[in-house]
Amino acid sequence: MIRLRDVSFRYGDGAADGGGGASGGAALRRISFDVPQGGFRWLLGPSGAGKSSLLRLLSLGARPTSGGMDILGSAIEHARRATLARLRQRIGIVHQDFRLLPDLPVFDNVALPLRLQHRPEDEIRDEVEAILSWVGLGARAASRPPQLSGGEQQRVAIARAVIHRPALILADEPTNALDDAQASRLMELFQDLSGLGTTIVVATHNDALIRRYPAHELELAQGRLARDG
Ligand SMILES: Nc1ncnc2c1ncn2[C@@H]1O[C@H](COP(=O)(O)OP(=O)(O)OP(=O)(O)O)[C@@H](O)[C@H]1O
Repeated sequence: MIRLRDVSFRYGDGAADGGGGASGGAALRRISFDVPQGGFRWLLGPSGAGKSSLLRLLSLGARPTSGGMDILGSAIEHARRATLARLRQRIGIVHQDFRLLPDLPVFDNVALPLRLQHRPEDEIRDEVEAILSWVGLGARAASRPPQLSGGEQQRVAIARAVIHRPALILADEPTNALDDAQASRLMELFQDLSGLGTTIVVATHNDALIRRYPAHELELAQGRLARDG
């Protein structure tokens, strides 16, 4: 479950990490919306509208500058670091730029969320082999990310985001390096997971995909929520 009330965010303020110093305007302005558990939302808006910034807040990569935010039932403005760390383990993220660890084989990149949960290695091996085979990369487990194409890297990032069956999946342009068939398979996976109770927010510019898979839309314009429906 996600609940935002009057959330604003400005880079370079307080707890915001990765900020670009004291920048001008707020990246997000007084955003309020709810997503129920198992809800699916497209996150839309032109470049610079604030989609990645909103995903950064939802993924607990930064705290709002002001406003209230509940993620998976926890009030983030009051949460301790240990609570945030525990919540992060229940979130799967597909970053726009993949953020794979270049020196680790594909297998270990995908295994990471399970290792953080201290799952037994034989279980990890079975789970990683299954998900790599599902994304069509069963033969690339020993490769390192820089040896893969952009689309292959994106599929590794998707595998890593879903392998631990997170309660919340956040994906920033998860189909931009995929072909149409792969993008459709991903959407079918998201629909199945949403049906099983996973909350999912997907930022995209892929109009064809949105038309093919119509769903509730959150649209940002210049940092404000312009549409919720
Ligand atoms: N690390 C940063 N430091 C300072 N300002 C930033 C940073 N990242 C983004 N911004 C600013 O925040 C605003 C929103 O950017 P954001 O990346 O969230 O938009 P977006 O909708 O995801 O765009 P795109 O579709 O191009 O990815 C922009 O004005 C941008 O310049």
